[in-house]
Amino acid sequence: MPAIRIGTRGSQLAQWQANWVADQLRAGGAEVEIIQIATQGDVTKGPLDSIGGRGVFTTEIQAALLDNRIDVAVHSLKDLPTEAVAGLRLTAVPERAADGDVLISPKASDVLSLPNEAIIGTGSMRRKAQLLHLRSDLQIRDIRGNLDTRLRKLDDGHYDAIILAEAGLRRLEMYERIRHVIPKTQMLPAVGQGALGLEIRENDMVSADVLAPLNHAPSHYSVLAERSMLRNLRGGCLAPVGAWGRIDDAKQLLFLDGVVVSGDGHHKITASACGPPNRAEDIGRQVADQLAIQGAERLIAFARATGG
Ligand SMILES: NCc1[nH]cc(CCC(=O)O)c1CC(=O)O
Repeated sequence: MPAIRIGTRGSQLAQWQANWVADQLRAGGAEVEIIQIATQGDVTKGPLDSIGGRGVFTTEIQAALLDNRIDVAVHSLKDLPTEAVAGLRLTAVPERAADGDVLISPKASDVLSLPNEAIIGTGSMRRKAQLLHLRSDLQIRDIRGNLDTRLRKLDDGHYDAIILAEAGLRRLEMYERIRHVIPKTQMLPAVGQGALGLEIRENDMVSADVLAPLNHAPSHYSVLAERSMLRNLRGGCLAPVGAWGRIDDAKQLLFLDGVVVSGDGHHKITASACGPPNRAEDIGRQVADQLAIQGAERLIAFARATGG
């Protein structure tokens, strides 16, 4: 059997993720090769919104998959647009370990005890809006770059705190930097946050079989619900939208919470639904419908038009 070619971005986190998948497959006896692919999101500077947003980290990798230059794309699901791409299939989602956001700050141990008018580094509209909803005094400033760069900018004193995904810090063994895991009552994560998505060509049964053991059904159903919610809201990954899907093992039910916040934090709407895990897409649509009734689309359109 020829080696399975895994395609990944070149960032430290992306490479860790690709290596993790490769190790799992090799442990199962497969031969694996890793191929690095530069994406628009890696080469362009400036806020993500200004370079087109949607799919900046994933489009080139999906093109490589369609061109048969790679067999498996390892994505951070948070960066993967929710619209289906003809010819491709999200075939497996490994177990999601950490799905939340964390506060990293030398000044405070949680959001509410940050100093008045503290300067917070984040480029995410979702994080910005939820922070401002909690604390309208906070001064949100853009920050870009990989994890190392962001942590260095914090250490250099450019910010009083930054917000990052817990998953990335854990993978790169930088968890000693985590000051506080922000509770879900204060901040809902991005759709797909903390989960990997393994994408293949739709008709590639060989890769589908090889990847099947890496799938974790509860994580897969949870992210399907989150992605269905976002797709039905037509939000896109840059909208001020948060979601949290998870499975209650004892009840065998999938729970999904969703939130949409205006860019300035003034307006916040929430919705929830639950049901059997195999109805994940319906549950996502129900939450999207409830959010839409409360005016979600207006908040999203406004945030997009004004940048906040
Ligand atoms: N867009 C950046 C991005 N994409 C995935 C992660 C972290 C890991 C994950 O959520 O899977 C990050 C960094 C961050 O938000 O702190």
